[in-house]
Amino acid sequence: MNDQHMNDTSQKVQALILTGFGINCEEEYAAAYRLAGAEATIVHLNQVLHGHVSIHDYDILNFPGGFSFGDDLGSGVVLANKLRYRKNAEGRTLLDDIKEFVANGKFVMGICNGFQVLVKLGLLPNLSGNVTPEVTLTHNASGRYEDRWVRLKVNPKSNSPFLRGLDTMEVPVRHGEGRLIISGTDTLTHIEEQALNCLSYTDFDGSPTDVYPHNPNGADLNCAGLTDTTGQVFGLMPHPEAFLSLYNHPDWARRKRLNPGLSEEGDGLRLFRNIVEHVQSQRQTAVSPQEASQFSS
Ligand SMILES: NC(=O)CC[C@H](N)C(=O)O
Repeated sequence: MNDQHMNDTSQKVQALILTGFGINCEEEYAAAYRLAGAEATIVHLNQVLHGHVSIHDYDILNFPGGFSFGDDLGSGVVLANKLRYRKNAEGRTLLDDIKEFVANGKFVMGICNGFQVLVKLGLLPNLSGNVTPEVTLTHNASGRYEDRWVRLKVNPKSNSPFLRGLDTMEVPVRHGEGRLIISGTDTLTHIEEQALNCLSYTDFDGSPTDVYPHNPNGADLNCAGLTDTTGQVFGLMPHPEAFLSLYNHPDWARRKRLNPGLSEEGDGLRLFRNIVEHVQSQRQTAVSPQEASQFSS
């Protein structure tokens, strides 16, 4: 696939979803993109590392949830190191490619274990631009694996197209190491100033909270998700791909009875629709090489 192909507005938005090594949420992730109108391709990470698949043929690169490398050395650490240090035949790492991918204006998303990978790699929050780890995700304050539904509030100041127009959502979490730790007041201040803490855990009234179990892990800033400064890289601990249909929600029957007109779409789907529509609109406004040459002549 070449650039001309990627600018073709009739071509579906292409989402690449990585799997392998203990990742286990790739099918739901693909379902989310397909429901949002994109084409989703699930590929084993080795296919990319060995050069059989190029991330540059896609619009959105996705790291799903799961237990990559059995969470050995800390969730996401081994996979992040593989991306940073494993070199291909040309001496390039996948991180080199991802940096180029982002510099080309494309999008990266990580859910749960995928978010942990992006944080351990330093792609989030990446305040310095040097892709070195600045914050971490570690064991939940409860000391337990947390498997429950949570409520989230979107930071209205976030610049990320993933979150545009969204305010609150309900989604499940299922993780052991979701507690975001931001050490250093400078880092914390910069994250808050630039609204990179794009999602907060809230109570039933929608107020951000550190109270368990509304906040399932004790994260600093009650933070459930981060973006980088461009808004193109986005990760979150909860699983929006697990709430694509109203019928995924444990309380759907009562809610539907009380409100028969209730949408049958799950809250999580809105996030995928957002990014797919954003890429489509970017293509529509992109100037084709032919148009550009007309302007310059
Ligand atoms: N669902 C997940 O992706 C879990 C992530 C990681 N294995 C943890 O337990 O924290």
